[in-house]
Amino acid sequence: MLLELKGITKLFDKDNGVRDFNLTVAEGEFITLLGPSGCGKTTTLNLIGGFLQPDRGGIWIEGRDITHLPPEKRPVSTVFQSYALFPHLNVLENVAYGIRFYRKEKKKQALSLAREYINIVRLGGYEKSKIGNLSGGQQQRVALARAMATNPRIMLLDEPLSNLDASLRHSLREELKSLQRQLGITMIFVTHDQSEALSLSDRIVVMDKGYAIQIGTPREIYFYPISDYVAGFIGKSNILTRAGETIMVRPEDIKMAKNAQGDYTISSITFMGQHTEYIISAEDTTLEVVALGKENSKFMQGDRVNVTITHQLGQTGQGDRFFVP
Ligand SMILES: Nc1ncnc2c1ncn2[C@@H]1O[C@H](COP(=O)(O)OP(=O)(O)OP(=O)(O)O)[C@@H](O)[C@H]1O
Repeated sequence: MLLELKGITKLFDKDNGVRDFNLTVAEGEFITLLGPSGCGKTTTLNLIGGFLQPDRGGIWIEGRDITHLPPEKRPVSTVFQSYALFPHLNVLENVAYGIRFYRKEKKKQALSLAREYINIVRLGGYEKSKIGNLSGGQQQRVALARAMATNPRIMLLDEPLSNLDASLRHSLREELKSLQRQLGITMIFVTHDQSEALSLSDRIVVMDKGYAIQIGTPREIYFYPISDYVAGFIGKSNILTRAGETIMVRPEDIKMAKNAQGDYTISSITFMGQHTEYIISAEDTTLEVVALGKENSKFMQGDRVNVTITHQLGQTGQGDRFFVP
């Protein structure tokens, strides 16, 4: 195992921090820490990076206990949301700095390696550019190159895309994933954006109030959420009662059929092109339904429908694998 976190606890006060956190990461994995603001994602990353010391528990990299090593002695590099580049150095100097500092390379070799990494992040031609003259996306690519160039065993990325506009964010997300695959770098990525987590990760750690609530592949987390918190945080879900049981159902797992005596009435329709979103209501229930394609966009407001459920997530309040209270 490349990285092991065992029973890590770091509390700032009785409510805030990270509690009894366990995670093992294999070489080349892309792991995402996902959760709302304040759930402990950055704290976890800072514990791995060595910027914080745990109150309890330990951290191992390739079997070596690194719990008490300072950040610069750990084979780990971090990319921050704010880029954290040196404004007085140009692109080439920024990337070469990390190589000289961490890999102890001579200047000439550092510059030559830096050029390679600048090409990898597709900034060839910008070597002499001042940091302040680059766009946000370009600056973040410099930060990625600088972190990768130190040849870390693990890269930590703290919301690296969140300062970018939506389309840039999307394209840099694709680039990041392809770089990670191409170079086989192990990455631990922090986000509160579920689509980023689902599309990038080999495994996702869903966090809440300092706890790792569920660790699994994107498909496991989406189709088999362990609690209603997870089901509600990733994707949307409806809660309804059927035959006396409370169940949770994704909007895309409800199929509608027109029926003049149907139980539900369509109360709102949002056409999104690829899919259509419906709100349907019965006496005591309101459901969100998502339907794909042209055939499924034919319903009208006020139509009466019956519904069929094709997949349900689990039962609430049962205390079993699903929906631990
Ligand atoms: N140095 C500190 N001193 C006191 N409290 C802290 C400190 N650092 C973090 N906290 C608190 O610990 C909790 C977890 O913080 P953390 O930054 O890990 O959350 P996060 O999930 O990364 O949130 P965000 O998405 O907002 O960055 C928060 O409530 C935060 O206010």
